[in-house]
Amino acid sequence: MNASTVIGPAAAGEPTGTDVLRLEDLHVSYRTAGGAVPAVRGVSLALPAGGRLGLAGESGCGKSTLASAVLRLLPRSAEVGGRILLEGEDVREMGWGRLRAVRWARASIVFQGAMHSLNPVRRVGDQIAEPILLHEKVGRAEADRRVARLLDQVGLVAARAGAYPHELSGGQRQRVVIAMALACSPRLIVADEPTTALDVMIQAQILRLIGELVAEHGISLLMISHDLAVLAENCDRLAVMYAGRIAEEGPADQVFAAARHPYGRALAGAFPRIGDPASRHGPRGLPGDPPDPAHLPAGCAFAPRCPIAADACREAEPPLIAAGEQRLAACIRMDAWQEAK
Ligand SMILES: Nc1ncnc2c1ncn2[C@@H]1O[C@H](COP(=O)(O)OP(=O)(O)OP(=O)(O)O)[C@@H](O)[C@H]1O
Repeated sequence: MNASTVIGPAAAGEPTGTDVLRLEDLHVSYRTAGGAVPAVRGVSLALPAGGRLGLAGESGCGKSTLASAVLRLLPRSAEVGGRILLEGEDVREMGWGRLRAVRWARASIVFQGAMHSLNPVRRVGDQIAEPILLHEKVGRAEADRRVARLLDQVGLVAARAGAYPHELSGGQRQRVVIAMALACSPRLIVADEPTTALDVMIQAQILRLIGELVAEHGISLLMISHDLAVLAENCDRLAVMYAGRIAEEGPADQVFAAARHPYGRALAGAFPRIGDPASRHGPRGLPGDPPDPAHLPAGCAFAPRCPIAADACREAEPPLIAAGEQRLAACIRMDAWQEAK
């Protein structure tokens, strides 16, 4: 087995029958006038029933592309390879009718910036009711009762059903979007930077709300953020993505406290200071930006920013290999890391 093809519990040989989401060697490449942009390059992840998986990485690492691929929301210019299994069924092989039935009812997605997900000229209650009326054989009165219950679950009073999106605060709008995501009791919620547009206090409330609701309803969660600390608080496993690949994966507390990959360390804010502090930006102590996927460096894509890179790192891309109990990392220098600390 190629070490880059299967990670997560699947790599440890655990049964896969319970996985709500399973990505197998997912590739996504955008066709552009300037050539192919390989945004996701061979990602495999397994999310068991009730599991909460956090996916971290800086802007441009491919997180949103991966999230959109799960529900086939990518633009036409995207070419997809590999398998995307939702409760064992390959999303890529579904016809449009099947896909419509699956969206909301079995998997729903919460994007950043609720304004993009809500129709500005429709009352929010009607918008929450829509997936219920579409997917379930219930009448308007029952749908309205469900809307009131959902609003209550996300901390809004039932009377808010009559409001238009612009009459609500940013946090309230995001609560409405979460109510929509929950409306048909899906097995999976994908939350892509769900709180980016909100202020810090509200962010914490919304993330806690998502965490509580998925736990209460036994929903699996794929939560995406550039902030490893936020994910560590709300997820049980973490995957760190860099330049379209998984750099590291493992139990959330362990990855956050002691990442095995230097990029994971940097995202956790525990990177040693390197380079000129004045030129630092992005994760603490980490200069520069992720590479342009259309022009990846030879070898490990992280090598140009890595303080422990050796010549061998610039020769071949490191495979994702075992890095402790239930942990994987794609770094041939992970043992040297302890010395470099
Ligand atoms: N429609 C597109 N056409 C061409 N390239 C794209 C397209 N969408 C995304 N990309 C490129 O694919 C790469 C991954 O982008 P993606 O948005 O998935 O990353 P991300 O980690 O989610 O970042 P962000 O948090 O900024 O959304 C980036 O280099 C981006 O420029």
